[in-house]
Amino acid sequence: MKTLYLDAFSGISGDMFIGALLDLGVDFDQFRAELAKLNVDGYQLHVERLSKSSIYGTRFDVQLTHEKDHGFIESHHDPHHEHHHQDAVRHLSDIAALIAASTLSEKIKQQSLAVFTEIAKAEAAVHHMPLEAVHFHEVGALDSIVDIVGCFVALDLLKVDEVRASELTDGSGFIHVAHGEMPVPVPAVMQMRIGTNIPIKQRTDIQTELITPTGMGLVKALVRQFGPIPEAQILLKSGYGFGKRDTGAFNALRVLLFDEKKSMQTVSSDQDSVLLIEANLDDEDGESLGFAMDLLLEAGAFDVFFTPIFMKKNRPAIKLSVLCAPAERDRFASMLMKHTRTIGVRYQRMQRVIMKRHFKTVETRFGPIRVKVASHGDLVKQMAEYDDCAKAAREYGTSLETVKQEVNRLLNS
Ligand SMILES: O=C([S-])c1cc(C(=O)S)c[n+]([C@@H]2O[C@H](COP(=O)(O)O)[C@@H](O)[C@H]2O)c1
Ligand code: NI
Repeated sequence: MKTLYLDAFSGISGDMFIGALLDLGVDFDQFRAELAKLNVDGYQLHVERLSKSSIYGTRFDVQLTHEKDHGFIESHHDPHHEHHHQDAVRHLSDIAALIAASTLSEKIKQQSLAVFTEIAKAEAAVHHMPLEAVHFHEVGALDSIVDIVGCFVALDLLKVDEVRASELTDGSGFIHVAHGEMPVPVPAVMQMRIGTNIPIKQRTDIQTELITPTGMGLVKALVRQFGPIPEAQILLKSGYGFGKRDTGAFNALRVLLFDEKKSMQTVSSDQDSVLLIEANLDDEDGESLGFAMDLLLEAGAFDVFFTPIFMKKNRPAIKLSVLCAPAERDRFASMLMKHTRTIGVRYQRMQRVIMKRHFKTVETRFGPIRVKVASHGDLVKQMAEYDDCAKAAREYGTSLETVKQEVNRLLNS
């Protein structure tokens, strides 16, 4: 289960988000090829790796064939504003049609449209106009379409399961857009915050915008949990996506990619509790059971197992048992109901006595192999990690047992 953490100490925009994801290692050619499924032209992607404060990161930019006009969405209802030229405009319905007509995956289509709808609703509320009347300048809209769809494409390529974030930092003061001055956080961002618990901290020493409406729309669609950097998960990579504004400070979005592989976590307590969620299934086919087990394990269940049982009406059946963290009850209960035919689940919290554990790496003639070290009082057990041993056995064309024996020999020497 992969978790992406957004460390938004300098706010967030669409460009910063994509830059950071590319910096994490999303393949740019694959990214470009996926985006091409949108079937729109008039833009070029620009990506550059550079350093700020001696920290390397990525700047991503959508360069439009026609110069971007101004602002994001404009209202024809604004009596003080004149259009300088007859730009074609795109309403939310046009953007929905464009996304629907693309060959992007259904998931990416839905996610992207949700963000556009969120932003359009905020603009409609701020500028006091019906949602259908909100319209996007054709060129400005293209920038946003690429940013929004691009974020979901990159997240999909990274196989991210869950997005978490720090509190978001914004600047203060005012910015100038076509309509005049706008207070920071800008009105669309403030509007999107209504009814949510999205935390926004303001830096009074930065007199400009750090959170754009696109950035806020993406956060609102993606992030379900705000808080500090995850402590217990394994950090795989970090990336930096630079912002365009000169804020006088380090203007980047930092993203951290974590793997919540429970078996690889350091455990420093000898007691914990787990939740056992179960369902008796008497009308499930084998393929669905296998598929559900795969999904539950991928989603971070500690274990998933089947027990053959006999139920009422002489029906042979299967009991599906899931062990997970107590806080994950709703997520796994929903998954059981979604991926099996059960119409309810039962659960119980269980206390466990467990050995404290940490990992160390042993350098062997088959390469580095991680070893789990478990202890309880005077008792110490050391176990070579199966995944590492299996990988080494394949690479060196030897048996699993030979690799394990080599690790044990080194541990005991
Ligand atoms: O032009 C309009 S109406 C406009 C409205 C708002 C509101 O908050 S309302 C904000 N902006 C600013 O335009 C740029 C573009 O935003 P993206 O999300 O497309 O990057 C940004 O500075 C907004 O704050 C314009
Ligand atoms: Ni606006």
